[in-house]
Amino acid sequence: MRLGIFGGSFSPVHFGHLLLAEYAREQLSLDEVWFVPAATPPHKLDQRLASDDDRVAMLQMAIAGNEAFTVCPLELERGGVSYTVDTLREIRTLVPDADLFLLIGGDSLADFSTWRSPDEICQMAAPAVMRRPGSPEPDWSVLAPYCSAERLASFAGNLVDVPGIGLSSTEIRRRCAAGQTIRYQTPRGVEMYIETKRLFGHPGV
Ligand SMILES: Nc1ncnc2c1ncn2[C@@H]1O[C@H](COP(=O)(O)OP(=O)(O)OP(=O)(O)O)[C@@H](O)[C@H]1O
Ligand SMILES: O=C(O)c1ccc[n+]([C@@H]2O[C@H](COP(=O)([O-])O)[C@@H](O)[C@H]2O)c1
Repeated sequence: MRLGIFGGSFSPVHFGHLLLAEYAREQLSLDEVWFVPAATPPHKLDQRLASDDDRVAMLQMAIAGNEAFTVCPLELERGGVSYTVDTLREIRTLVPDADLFLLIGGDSLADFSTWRSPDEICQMAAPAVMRRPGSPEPDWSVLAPYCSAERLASFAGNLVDVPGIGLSSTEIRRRCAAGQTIRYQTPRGVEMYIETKRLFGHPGV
């Protein structure tokens, strides 16, 4: 099985995430994509996220109907700071025969050297990178210190060609707090969930 692992805060999930995951599924011939909401993302220790239950509920709504997509609760169940290396170790135990692809945005690739155990991550999973508007063009050479030249070359085909999408969870949260529309930035069900539960300072309907 070819399995895509897509980690994030998903606070909230937006169409950028969904489009990226779908293009990655198609271009990398992935059998499944697991969305892995972080308990506490390592680089966002001071950021308040929506609750675990709310983020999972929004993700479930967003991926409904796509048989290849699943929400994986491993990091929420483990709790604490969500290091990707720990998650990949667990996934390797669960599905030892799967070829793992780690789906990350171009901004995440740029700071990959600050992640915990980047060498072990590169051994366990092949990074697959998606361009992000406003972020530098993905530069695979940041991975060079962590894997052999041969393995690095094998990642070159994993640049997912996806239309640039400027959406971000930060902007959705900012718009909610300002009482501005978030329509067409996230699936309608997620938008209504945010409104009904008054997440992110949304004034409600
Ligand atoms: N519009 C986008 N284009 C490319 N990659 C994206 C986009 N949005 C998110 N990603 C990638 O998806 C992964 C998970 O992102 P995350 O859940 O943190 O969303 P975010 O929109 O970046 O959130 P925030 O604005 O809170 O930082 C990261 O690897 C990030 O780079
Ligand atoms: O393992 C790490 O050191 C590490 C450092 C930064 C980010 N990550 C993971 O990358 C994913 C996206 O992170 P973020 O900060 O863009 O929400 C999420 O799954 C994080 O757990 C992981």
